[in-house]
Amino acid sequence: MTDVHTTPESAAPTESIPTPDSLGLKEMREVIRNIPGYMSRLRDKHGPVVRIPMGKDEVFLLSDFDVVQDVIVASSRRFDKDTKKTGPGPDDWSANLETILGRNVLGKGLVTSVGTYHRRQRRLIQPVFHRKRIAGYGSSFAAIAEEASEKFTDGEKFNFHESMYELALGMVTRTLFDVSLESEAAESIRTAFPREGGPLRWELSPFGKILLRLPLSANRQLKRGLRNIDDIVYAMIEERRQGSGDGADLLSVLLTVTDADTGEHLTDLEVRDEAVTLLMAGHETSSGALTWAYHLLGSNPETRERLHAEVDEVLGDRLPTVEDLPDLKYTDAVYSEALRLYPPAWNLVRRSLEDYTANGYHIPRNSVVICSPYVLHRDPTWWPEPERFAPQRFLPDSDPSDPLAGHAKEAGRPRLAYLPFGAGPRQCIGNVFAQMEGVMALATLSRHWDFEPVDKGPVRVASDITLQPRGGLEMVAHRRR
Ligand code: HEM
Repeated sequence: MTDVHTTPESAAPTESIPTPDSLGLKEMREVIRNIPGYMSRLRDKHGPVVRIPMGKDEVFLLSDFDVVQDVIVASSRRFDKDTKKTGPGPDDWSANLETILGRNVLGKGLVTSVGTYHRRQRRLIQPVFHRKRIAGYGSSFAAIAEEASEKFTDGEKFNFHESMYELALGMVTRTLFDVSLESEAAESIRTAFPREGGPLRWELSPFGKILLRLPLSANRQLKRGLRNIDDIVYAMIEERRQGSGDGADLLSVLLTVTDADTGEHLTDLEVRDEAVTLLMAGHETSSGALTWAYHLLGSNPETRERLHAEVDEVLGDRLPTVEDLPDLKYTDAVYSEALRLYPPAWNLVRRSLEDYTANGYHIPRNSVVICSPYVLHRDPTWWPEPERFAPQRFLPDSDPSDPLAGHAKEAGRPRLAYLPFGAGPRQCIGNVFAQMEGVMALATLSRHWDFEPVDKGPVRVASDITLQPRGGLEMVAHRRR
């Protein structure tokens, strides 16, 4: 029974929280191969609150849905994203995360700002992501997926993850800046950030601070890349301010945002930070989601056939439009189920600003708490056969004889049993964008192509910031029609 309301006085001491034994060599190897899987096993073995020894920080994995709901939504003001405790505090107007992402890349954009500043920016920017506006980008989503589709060669082995990275980057550069993948802007983004490893990841490692100070080529690449991105974004802001463009891209819309209380617009620096944030938040997650979706489809031929049948029936010989989305129910379910099994933003990490009680245990102030969509999405209480890829979970009217059919939509489930986009005040602002582009990309690519995984074994997982297949994912493209 969840006990989120226990007063701190009556809570069991932190020392009594189940804690895993220190890792042997075998477990260490397992952890390195798949950290999310290890965390899931910690929940299975130790229950909904696990204390994870991690350097000098107190770190807790919280996996009770009501507690998660409380941390992420109801009591979100008692928690903060500034897990390194480096920022000036949650109510400091100028607060942002003192990480390399916060300091050097995203600035005070939505992902890395905190406290009152974040709340104001979120309030101003939320309307930019209105469903109607995002629906206006539907034809771009389909056209870009079609461009990607034209690049595959029948029978050819290729790095599928790389293709999805390009596709997702294309979607976000087109909608944000109205430029193509061949543009200087896209090239700068492509080359600014070393993909696996590199400065943005080092920070998460114990030697990160040292590595970041060394005169390494990856550090120089990041510095140069950021300078290029800044030049390009500021030039585009200036162009928009001069009135060029049709005003439909997200950058133009950001420039029109007005604070109803003060009449103020966002400054160039604020627009820069939000634009770079959307660029970054919007392509790595989506490319991971599509890659995992096709990885799962690759070993589930029946699901693939059903997806192809729906796409053929709904679309025939044309590209999808936003109006097709209500009919692409199975495609939508495939994407949703891929996001369940491999949620790209696999950890929601917070710092407790005050003492807290979770399931009757005392969590001290300044602890790091992790609510992991990856772990929660595999809770067998709410996800029967959790490891099975079964899109029908999201289809209430599919097959009455199938116990998995529609269960994800049944009444009475915890609200956060499914949270690939997070929840509460920090919920993904791009959730509608992401679901729409994902379903349209799946439908468009699957019109012509079937993808066969080269390696049928388990995929190694890279899980530092987002969940990605480590080293990419090789597939062979087979033309369907
Ligand atoms: C499948 C794709 C995506 C997934 C799974 C995803 C997931 C998430 C999650 C879980 C969060 C909350 C993190 C937290 O609470 O700590 C988040 C935040 C955010 N996402 Fe996404 N995202 C996706 C795509 C996008 C896209 C396409 C955009 C923009 C175009 C975007 C922009 C953002 C921004 C700006 C935030 C920060 C919101 C805030 O704190 O106010 N995301 N995303």
